[in-house]
Amino acid sequence: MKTGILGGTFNPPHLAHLRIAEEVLEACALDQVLFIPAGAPPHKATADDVPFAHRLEMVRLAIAGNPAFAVSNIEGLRPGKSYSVHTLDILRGERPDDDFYFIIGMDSFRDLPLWKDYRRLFELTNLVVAARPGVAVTDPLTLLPVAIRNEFCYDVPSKTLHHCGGCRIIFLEETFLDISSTRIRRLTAAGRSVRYLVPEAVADYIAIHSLYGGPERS
Ligand SMILES: Nc1ncnc2c1ncn2[C@@H]1O[C@H](COP(=O)(O)OP(=O)(O)OP(=O)(O)O)[C@@H](O)[C@H]1O
Ligand SMILES: O=C(O)c1ccc[n+]([C@@H]2O[C@H](COP(=O)([O-])O)[C@@H](O)[C@H]2O)c1
Repeated sequence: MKTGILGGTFNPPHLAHLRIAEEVLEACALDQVLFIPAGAPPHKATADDVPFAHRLEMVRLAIAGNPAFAVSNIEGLRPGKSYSVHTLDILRGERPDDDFYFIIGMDSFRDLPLWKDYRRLFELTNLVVAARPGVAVTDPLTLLPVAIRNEFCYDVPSKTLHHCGGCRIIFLEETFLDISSTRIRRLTAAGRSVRYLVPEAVADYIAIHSLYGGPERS
């Protein structure tokens, strides 16, 4: 089974998350994309505003109706920061025969060298890096620390970095959607509409629970 993994704070999930998952599913011929909300995001402070249970439920609502999408609460069950390397270790144990494709945006990829045990990620999974508006990259090799560049070869036609250990880092440039959770939180706080930026059920959930400083719903 070829399994995509889209981890995120999902505070809240939005249409770019869904579109990236759909494009990677198609481009890499995956069987499934597993959305994994971070229990305690390692590098984001804002998520404390909105507890894990709300973010998990919003992801559930966002992916409802797509049989190729599933959500996992694996990071909500674990105390401490939600390091991806730990999550992947657990998933590897549960699904020994799966090929993993860990999906991240270009902004996350740029920070990868700051992630816990990031070099182990290349032993545990392939990576798929989705282009993101405002985050330009010409040569992906230059985003890797100098010390590990010689472990990779870049194949320009397929936009893929091949690691000597076998994993691939695939760069996907399809639909650039300038949508972020930050923007949705800001719009909501200002009493503005977030329709057509998030699935309708997520917009309703935000309103019903008065998340992000939005107005109380009467
Ligand atoms: N518009 C987008 N284009 C490409 N990748 C994205 C986009 N939005 C989110 N991602 C990627 O999806 C993953 C999860 O994102 P996350 O839940 O943190 O949303 P976000 O919009 O980046 O949040 P925030 O605005 O709060 O920082 C990250 O790897 C991020 O890079
Ligand atoms: O493992 C780490 O050190 C690490 C550091 C930063 C982010 N991540 C993961 O990257 C994914 C996107 O994170 P974020 O903060 O952009 O929502 C999510 O699954 C995080 O758990 C992981």
